[in-house]
Amino acid sequence: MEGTNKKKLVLVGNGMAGVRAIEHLLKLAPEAYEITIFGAEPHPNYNRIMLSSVLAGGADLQEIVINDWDWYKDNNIQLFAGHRVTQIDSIHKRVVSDQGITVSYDVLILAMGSNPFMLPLPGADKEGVIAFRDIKDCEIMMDSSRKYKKAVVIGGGLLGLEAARGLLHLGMDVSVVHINPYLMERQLDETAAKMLQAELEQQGMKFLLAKNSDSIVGRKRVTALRFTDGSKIDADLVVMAVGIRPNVELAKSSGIEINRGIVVNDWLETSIPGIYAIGECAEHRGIAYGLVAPLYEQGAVLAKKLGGVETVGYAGSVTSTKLKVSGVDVFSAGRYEEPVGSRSLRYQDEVDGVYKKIVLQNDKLIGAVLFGDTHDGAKLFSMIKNGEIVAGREKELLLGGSIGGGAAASSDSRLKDMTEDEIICGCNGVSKGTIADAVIAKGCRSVGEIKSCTKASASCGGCKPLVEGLLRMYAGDEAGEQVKEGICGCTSLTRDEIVAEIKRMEMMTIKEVMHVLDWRNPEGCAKCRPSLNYYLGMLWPEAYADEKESRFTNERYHANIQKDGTYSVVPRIYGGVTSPSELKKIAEVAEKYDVPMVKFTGGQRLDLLGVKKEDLPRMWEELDMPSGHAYGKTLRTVKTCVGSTFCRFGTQDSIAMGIRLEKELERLNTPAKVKLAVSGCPRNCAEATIKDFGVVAIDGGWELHVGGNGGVHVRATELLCVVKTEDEVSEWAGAFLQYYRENAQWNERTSNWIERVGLESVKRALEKPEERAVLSERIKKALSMTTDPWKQIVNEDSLRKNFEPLKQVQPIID
Ligand SMILES: Cc1cc2nc3c(=O)[nH]c(=O)nc-3n(C[C@H](O)[C@H](O)[C@H](O)COP(=O)(O)OP(=O)(O)OC[C@H]3O[C@@H](n4cnc5c(N)ncnc54)[C@H](O)[C@@H]3O)c2cc1C
Ligand SMILES: NC(=O)c1ccc[n+]([C@@H]2O[C@H](COP(=O)([O-])OP(=O)(O)OC[C@H]3O[C@@H](n4cnc5c(N)ncnc54)[C@H](O)[C@@H]3O)[C@@H](O)[C@H]2O)c1
Ligand code: SF4
Ligand code: FES
Repeated sequence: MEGTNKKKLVLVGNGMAGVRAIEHLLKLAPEAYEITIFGAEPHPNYNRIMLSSVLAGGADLQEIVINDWDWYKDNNIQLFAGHRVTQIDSIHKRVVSDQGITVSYDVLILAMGSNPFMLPLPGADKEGVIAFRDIKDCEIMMDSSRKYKKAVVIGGGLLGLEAARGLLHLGMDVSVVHINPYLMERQLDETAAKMLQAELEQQGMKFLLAKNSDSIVGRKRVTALRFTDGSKIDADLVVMAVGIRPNVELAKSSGIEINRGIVVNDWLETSIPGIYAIGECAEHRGIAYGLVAPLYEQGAVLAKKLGGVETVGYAGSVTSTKLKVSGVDVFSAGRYEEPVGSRSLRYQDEVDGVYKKIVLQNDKLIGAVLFGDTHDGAKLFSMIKNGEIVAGREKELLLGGSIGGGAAASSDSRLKDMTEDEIICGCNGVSKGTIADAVIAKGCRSVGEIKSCTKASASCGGCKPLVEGLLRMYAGDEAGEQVKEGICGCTSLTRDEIVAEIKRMEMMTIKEVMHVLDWRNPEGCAKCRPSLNYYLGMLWPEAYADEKESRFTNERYHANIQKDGTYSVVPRIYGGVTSPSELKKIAEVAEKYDVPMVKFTGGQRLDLLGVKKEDLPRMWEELDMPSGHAYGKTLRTVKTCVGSTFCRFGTQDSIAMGIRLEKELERLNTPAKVKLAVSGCPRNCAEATIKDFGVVAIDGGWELHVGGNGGVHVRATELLCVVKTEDEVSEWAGAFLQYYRENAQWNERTSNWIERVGLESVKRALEKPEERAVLSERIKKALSMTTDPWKQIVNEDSLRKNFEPLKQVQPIID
């Protein structure tokens, strides 16, 4: 390299932002600079984001290297790995490393990242107290998990929760200590945070909220963490994840202007000419970013500036985050916290664990929080970034692209309008052009193939919908079949393939299915665990033991959890018909347990709202009524009208028919909730034509309607058939529901299922009496195995224990 006219460029910091800028520069001006890189870590440049995946068993250390040793050689870059730069002499334009190496520069880039903030607690220097920032920390955690049991993570932000998930995977008993009353308050509102906490608790994580750490207990090594309220928790390992601080010491000691970070202008120039700063150590317009997407944007601008390519300056970034914890979908972007002058819209489905909030100001989308269904995250984020006017489309944005297809179409047209170098995958810095190349030139035909080829969607997965959109755009019809994905990120198998394999190999447990079918994540996630639990129970009603841990909170506690953490009790009232003595009993129990509200439900039942978890078993015992199953994926209610006994228009006894159906079908496990109704004449007062199975009396018989839905996506039923007798109604109802049980995907309502498979296919399957008889036999067998869950809990001490309040913090003994 000696003797060339190249300018000398030195990069301090061999991390994500700095090396990314160099990669760009090499493309724009490959011959312009003689490049030297100093990196304090003894590794080539690696993807720090993926450390969470390494810890959680989703990747190994080799896989996360972005540029291996050869890349530096191939690009004539002199790398000093394991060298920390300790001095910048800006007068003579040279830097000095801690190992005595001096290198002069014409252009200097500072990209030293951040330091994890370590709480200055007494005892914080003990063995076993670490941060989570680099490969070394990751290795210490993996090593500790082999020797020790109890891990405590301080900080319930993104990093803390990802660390905690990884430690759980490593078999440790993990408690997260958070200073705030709810998790991830920098990204989520309280509702989303509570849902997140419930899901993580289900995975085995424990939480100590609103707790202030006081000191680290132990001799040489940590043995406990003590709090300011005097309590303490045992710990063999303490991981601090309480935020980061830009690494500014070197700049400060060299006379470069710093504030929180190294102050830079729109061209990433510091206060000293020829010295630039990018990444987490830089502060631009008052912001020091802590996510890679903005740092990559900075890198692109700096590379153009240094490569002599005309560019507008860096104007700052809107950021979005996605928690990388398998089985939990959480997304947050922009101003989620509703600033003054904004308004927000929310949607919550407690049964399916979905929560969505969008924040609007001046007809523009400025923030979003998604929990449980983050599919629209990338689309909403792009609208926030582009400042699009969204007036009139609020409902569509909140409820998702499926409504009317408008959002999906506009998202596809947005993809078309993007330039080739726009970043699609922020985590891995993959541009639209790179994905186009993977599909067109390299022949990738599925998101999985694009992931292997480009790394797009390999980290947080937030860009997956955009990658799918581009695949559709570039591969057209050819992508159709291949775009088809597995039931969740843990497998590439579809529902039908999984069910067929379970049958063929007679698999009997969730673990076995995951193992035999090569699940990517051996513990599964919140999507596949309950699906497998359902499919196994549906296929082997007699042999399969329901796995309670694979059900959602509501189904585990047999009551609906409410916004404030209390529960609701809905006893079964067949056909909505009750009696004075039953009403008295309900009133007495409601009074005795101070139930704050008693309400009639839309399905004609009585709902006792605001019940404490620990009171549930005693209330069920005293009510001595069956569970109304108002919480599960099962038969909810059979709504009835007055019918021919009292109503002058009635042609049939709708009440008797409704009660019969409810008694025959109660407790049935179904792919999604199922609602029935019976009306005594075509006036249809029981609204049977928006139910999953609706029965409407006509002169001399009954019309049977299917596939209705009165919820978010209202859908009227379609007529299945007309029958004459009550026995026939019962037979068709059983056969229809069993066919639905055996063919729908888990969590698919009858309305969506019928729309997917078509009414004609259902009619064909049920038209022959012998086929209906076989289905009826199977549903009877499934029903014969069910028991009333409330009675079971009331009678079994071991089950009752689950309702006692949790005791997590040990009181101080010394
Ligand atoms: C576990 C984990 C998970 C994360 N997940 C996500 C995620 O999902 N999404 C996301 O957007 N962001 C995530 N982040 C944040 C992201 O990794 C950082 O924003 C990003 O790495 C910052 O890049 P950087 O180049 O500024 O700093 P770094 O990648 O930290 O690189 C700085 C490098 O400079 C070196 N250095 C420091 N001082 C000197 C010196 N004086 N001389 C020589 N070398 C020096 C450091 O050792 C380091 O290697 C995560 C971070 C962690 C720790
Ligand atoms: N998925 C992702 O995007 C991802 C994952 C990991 C890390 N990161 C990034 O890495 C950086 C570091 O993450 P982080 O989670 O440490 O930072 P953070 O600042 O986002 O969160 C720190 C959390 O610790 C809590 N905290 C502060 N003091 C505490 C105390 N004394 N006791 C208990 N809790 C306390 C805070 O309330 C806050 O919620 C951030 O920039 C983050 O964005 C991103
Ligand atoms: S549906 Fe007909 S029978 Fe039933 S209450 Fe209404 S009018 Fe009477
Ligand atoms: S944006 Fe995180 S993986 Fe693509």
